[in-house]
Amino acid sequence: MIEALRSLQARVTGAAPPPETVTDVAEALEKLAATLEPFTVGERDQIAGHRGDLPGRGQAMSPVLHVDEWDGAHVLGRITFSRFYLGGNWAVHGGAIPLAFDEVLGRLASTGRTAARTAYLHVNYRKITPIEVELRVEAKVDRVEGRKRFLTGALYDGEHLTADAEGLFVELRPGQP
Ligand SMILES: CCCCCCCCCCCCCC(=O)SCCNC(=O)CCNC(=O)[C@H](O)C(C)(C)COP(=O)(O)OP(=O)(O)OC[C@H]1O[C@@H](n2cnc3c(N)ncnc32)[C@H](O)[C@@H]1OP(=O)(O)O
Repeated sequence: MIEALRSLQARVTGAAPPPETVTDVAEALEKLAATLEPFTVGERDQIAGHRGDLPGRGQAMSPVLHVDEWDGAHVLGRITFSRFYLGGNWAVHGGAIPLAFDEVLGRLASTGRTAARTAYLHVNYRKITPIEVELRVEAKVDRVEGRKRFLTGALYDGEHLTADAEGLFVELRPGQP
């Protein structure tokens, strides 16, 4: 279902169909939304974002990360931004890149440790990040100071660094929302 939704996001973004097709698609989508409505559940029970066994955790908001290496200290993986993430001139939208970094660094910050939350995320845009190209993502835990975990990440198109990020993730205290 989530994979089909991802595909739909990319198709909708890239299409300029005739008006009758727009009407047909809108009706079909409204019907699908109505089909799911009776199955609305609380956050804990929803599928989206909770499928750690699937690339992308089964949510369609951020681009799928395909993991090559993952431990408590570092991540190596691949990310492809579909056309859904287009900003302009075939470049990834500037807001989608922090999304991807927050997903990777945020999960790494809590790997093998208690949960942490993003306090800040600083992103440098070094070059255009292309749409529909498999990119390499690298991330690591730089240092831990008490509750503070400092992580860095980088995104590469081949040999070219397109963006890098530095984030602070603060360990949550027991009971902290
Ligand atoms: C796979 C299936 C399972 C599901 C998995 C889900 C995975 C999800 C994956 C994706 C997940 C993605 C993750 C997400 O997207 S998390 C969502 C986005 N983030 C938030 O909403 C965070 C909102 N903010 C807060 O909750 C609090 O402010 C936090 C918890 C961050 C800290 O408030 P708290 O009251 O707890 O702590 P403190 O204020 O005593 O500060 C403690 C220390 O930190 C230092 N400090 C704090 N802020 C900053 C700052 N901005 N710059 C520099 N320093 C800062 C501060 O000076 C102090 O240092 P020191 O004086 O001790 O030296």
